[in-house]
Amino acid sequence: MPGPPGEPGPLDAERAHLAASRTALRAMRADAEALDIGDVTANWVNAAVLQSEIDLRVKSLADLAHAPLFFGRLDFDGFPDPYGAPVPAADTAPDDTGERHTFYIGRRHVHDHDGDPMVIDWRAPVSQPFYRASGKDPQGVALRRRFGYTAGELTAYEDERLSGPGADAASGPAASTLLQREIERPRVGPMRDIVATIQPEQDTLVRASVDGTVCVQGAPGTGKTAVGLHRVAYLLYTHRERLARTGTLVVGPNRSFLHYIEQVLPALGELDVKQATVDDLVRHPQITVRSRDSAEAAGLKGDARMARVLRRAVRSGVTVPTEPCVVVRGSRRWRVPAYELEEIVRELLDRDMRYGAARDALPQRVAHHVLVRMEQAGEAPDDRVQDAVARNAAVKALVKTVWPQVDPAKLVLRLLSDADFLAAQADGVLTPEEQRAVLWPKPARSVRTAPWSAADAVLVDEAADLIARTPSLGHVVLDEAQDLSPMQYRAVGRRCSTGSATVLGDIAQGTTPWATASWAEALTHLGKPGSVVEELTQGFRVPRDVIAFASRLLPEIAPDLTEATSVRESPGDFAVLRHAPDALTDAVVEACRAALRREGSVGLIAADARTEELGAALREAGLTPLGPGEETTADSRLTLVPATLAKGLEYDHVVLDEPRAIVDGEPDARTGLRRLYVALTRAVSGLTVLHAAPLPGALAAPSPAWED
Ligand SMILES: Nc1ncnc2c1ncn2[C@@H]1O[C@H](COP(=O)(O)OP(=O)(O)OP(=O)(O)O)[C@@H](O)[C@H]1O
Repeated sequence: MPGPPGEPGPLDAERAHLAASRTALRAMRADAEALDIGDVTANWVNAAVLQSEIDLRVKSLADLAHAPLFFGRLDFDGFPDPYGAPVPAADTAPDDTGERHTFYIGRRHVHDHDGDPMVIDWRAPVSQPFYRASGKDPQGVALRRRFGYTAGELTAYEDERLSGPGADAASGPAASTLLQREIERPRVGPMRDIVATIQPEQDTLVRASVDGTVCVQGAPGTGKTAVGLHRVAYLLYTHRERLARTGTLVVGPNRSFLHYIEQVLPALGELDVKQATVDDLVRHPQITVRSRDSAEAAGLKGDARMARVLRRAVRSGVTVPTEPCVVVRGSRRWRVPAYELEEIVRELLDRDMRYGAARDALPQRVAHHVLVRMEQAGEAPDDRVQDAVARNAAVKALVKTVWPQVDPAKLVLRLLSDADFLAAQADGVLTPEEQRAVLWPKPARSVRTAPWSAADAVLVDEAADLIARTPSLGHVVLDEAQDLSPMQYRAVGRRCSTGSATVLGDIAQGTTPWATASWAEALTHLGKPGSVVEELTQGFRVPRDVIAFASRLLPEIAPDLTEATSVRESPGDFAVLRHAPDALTDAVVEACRAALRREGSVGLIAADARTEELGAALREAGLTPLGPGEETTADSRLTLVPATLAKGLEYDHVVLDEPRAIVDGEPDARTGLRRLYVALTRAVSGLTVLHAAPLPGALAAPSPAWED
């Protein structure tokens, strides 16, 4: 690709543009730092707000040494106008002539001192053809150039001619060595962005409209998490003001996973996105989760029918008034008869209002009736009188008995402690056996000491929302969504009730007994019925032989799903080794040692029950492992991962200990096989399976990698 030695070639011109862009970025940062807000605002609150925005801007203008300023270039024939949106005057590259317009595509926008763009943000409309244009549909692009970097230096480029004479017919992952190199790059450290190599079908999802909810079903390693995170960055760029006001949130399965992905958005310049697990979302100040439910109880508590039980329970204290309400004002008494009060209460019960809002409306309704009487008596009361009547002691007393205040935690405590109360609320919804399974073994005395479980906390969250509406964010990305119970979907759904969501998951990786069987159903629980479901099938992580081995489990765990393909060119190392039971642990330690002799991260995945023994053996052998989610470094590359925490993570080399124990660690065989499927699909370039017990399910059939 580079020209003859000695002569300045295209690579030199590109390096010169890189150097000039760096200088321009430094100047932009210096300008931001030099901003003097002293003259603009005298008010210290405004000044503080403005200053923090400037600080953020300065931070976001940092030149990240490890992230090249641009990774691609587009040469358009003529002037690009993909959306009919105004495009800034193009800087024609020095080696271009005629009508060509050149744009460099990078992580952020950089302009020169005249305001002309040096680098275009990858999220800008004009960058879209970088991801989507093809020989079939060039979208005005004559040439697409991808840049390769080695240790921060621009060292290579790769061209695709998309139109005009000499246009290349081939494009796509197989045609790009730079993409292949990126996919093969060792995975030490936290998750990286994929902004330079987003594929067309991924880009469609990343840039889907903010107004609709999108659900993505995808086999392991197809880039769902990557797509979700890039989508957030894209939406924040495109709808900055709206989303800054309403907020965005990424929901992931556990802390280690969140820790693993937390660097991606900052690397894309987005520092202000909340990340949480579902348990974090429903955390209640008075509740400490300290118990685990049986699978049966957790399944029932997560069932959508519980929402009906709770709705009834919240309203169960409402009574129909039997006495009139008498309001004394001055020398006069105003009487609202019981039948009118009853009408008011029934009307409020029929309306689809939050319990708390209805409680607030009740005194005003009663006051209105009093005012009508006052008018009939010739008085001319105004709004202030109505407010005063609403605050009158008699009206307050009425509200207190007729529409009592409800505390969500106390209500759920009663529901789970008091069999008669539960029976009354769950009548016709839960069978008597189901009610027994839901009840705590012993009634709880107080909210503080009750044996709350994670599923109970979701019930309290639902009850709280029945009383007062949960504020909605602008956009929520829900990753590993397949594991949520219907009640958990509802909890996430109310946090995007007026916004939209990106739902990412894989039915085959559902490892909770209540894991979703259908996205259509899940989306209904989320409050986004009928949203589009897209499928990603190109795998970027798992080598071909490994995904083929893992996919043998699909007929048992998710018969409707198709096997993923692998875009990775290298076949990967794959071995299945059988050992005597008493030799297994030593063999696993040796396999870890062998894997560490290679480049990249190593994950030892084992049944949770085996991790203690394996951890001790590793330490004894001088191979002290990290915990899942802890950042791997060049010096510390081995992680011991309990199978229940492996989801979403990846390692260059995976050593998988005793598959049978992983399956047996789960309450039922299907969940066990799914857990194993997750564990088998964490490997980027090599998988070594070691076992003493027979391999479970369809894995037992002989395979070329099999060794006895
Ligand atoms: N277009 C791409 N270019 C380069 N790498 C990619 C691309 N898409 C995905 N990857 C890489 O593939 C790996 C798997 O991606 P990711 O974790 O997003 O997949 P996933 O579908 O969420 O997997 P899982 O279902 O196992 O959680 C990551 O290392 C990611 O960076």
